[in-house]
Amino acid sequence: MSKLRVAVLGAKGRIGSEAVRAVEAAEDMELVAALGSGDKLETLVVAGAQVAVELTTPASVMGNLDFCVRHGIHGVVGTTGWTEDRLAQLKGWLAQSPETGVLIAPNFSIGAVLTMKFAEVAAPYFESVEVVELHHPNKVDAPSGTATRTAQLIAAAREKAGSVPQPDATVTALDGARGADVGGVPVHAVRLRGLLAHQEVLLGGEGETLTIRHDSLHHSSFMPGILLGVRRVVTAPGLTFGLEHFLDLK
Ligand SMILES: NC(=O)c1ccc[n+]([C@@H]2O[C@H](COP(=O)([O-])OP(=O)(O)OC[C@H]3O[C@@H](n4cnc5c(N)ncnc54)[C@H](O)[C@@H]3O)[C@@H](O)[C@H]2O)c1
Ligand SMILES: O=C(O)C1=N[C@H](C(=O)O)CCC1
Repeated sequence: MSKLRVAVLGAKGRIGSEAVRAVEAAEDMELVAALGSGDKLETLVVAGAQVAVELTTPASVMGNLDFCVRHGIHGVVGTTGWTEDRLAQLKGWLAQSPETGVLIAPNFSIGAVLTMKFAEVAAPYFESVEVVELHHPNKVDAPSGTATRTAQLIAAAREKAGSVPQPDATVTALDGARGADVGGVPVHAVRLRGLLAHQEVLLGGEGETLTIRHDSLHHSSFMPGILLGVRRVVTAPGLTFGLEHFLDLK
């Protein structure tokens, strides 16, 4: 069987360098390009890349995906910064290239995907829910893509269940003290040397609390999800948002 021809964009970065090693070690994949900032995207075409693993920055990801989709190169995207406008633009590009697939995974680690799922299930059963994400201080975006997605899933689950707004008597607060508001769910971002990627979902009801916590302790935690994404995206045209769809968790 022929090997999947894979490129990594952001190959010198924290997660990109780990992804380069993971693709090189995968028996069913061949690493055909490893691009860093300033490298020419045409290299992907010359190298015959079938899938580009996109692990760059919110400032670079759209240009890279525009190029990939126009050239029929599937995308496995871990880069953050996704807004409704950006998603709509990407869907427009994919509509022009109907055989191309792009997976955007706010988080590739199985524990984080399960955290999101568990939070979505639990949210309607508690009056209060807040998300705390904790990351290394070199992270350029806040809140994390994972926390934003978690809060969106919680908000949607609560709306579907007809939950009332959360209790909160705050009348005066310093800016930021109650976190960012994502669909009515407060999201708090901690940046701390020594950490990698961590998240707590705090749920509270009368006389009880439930805490769902996940810790990524090493970038290796994201690699099985990236490799799964590469294997599955080639037969999944259009946009897939969330690794859970390739884990049959939905
Ligand atoms: N989805 C997940 O599971 C997951 C896990 C970890 C990190 N991330 C995300 O991945 C992204 C990268 O994180 P990081 O910690 O590795 O950051 P990083 O700063 O260490 O790496 C980013 C790399 O991309 C390079 N780059 C920038 N523009 C480029 C371009 N146009 N072409 C090629 N390379 C380019 C930079 O030079 C840098 O080496 C962030 O958005 C982060 O949030 C996602
Ligand atoms: O280290 C990062 O940066 C991470 N980014 C993703 C996010 O913003 O959710 C995933 C976790 C690690």
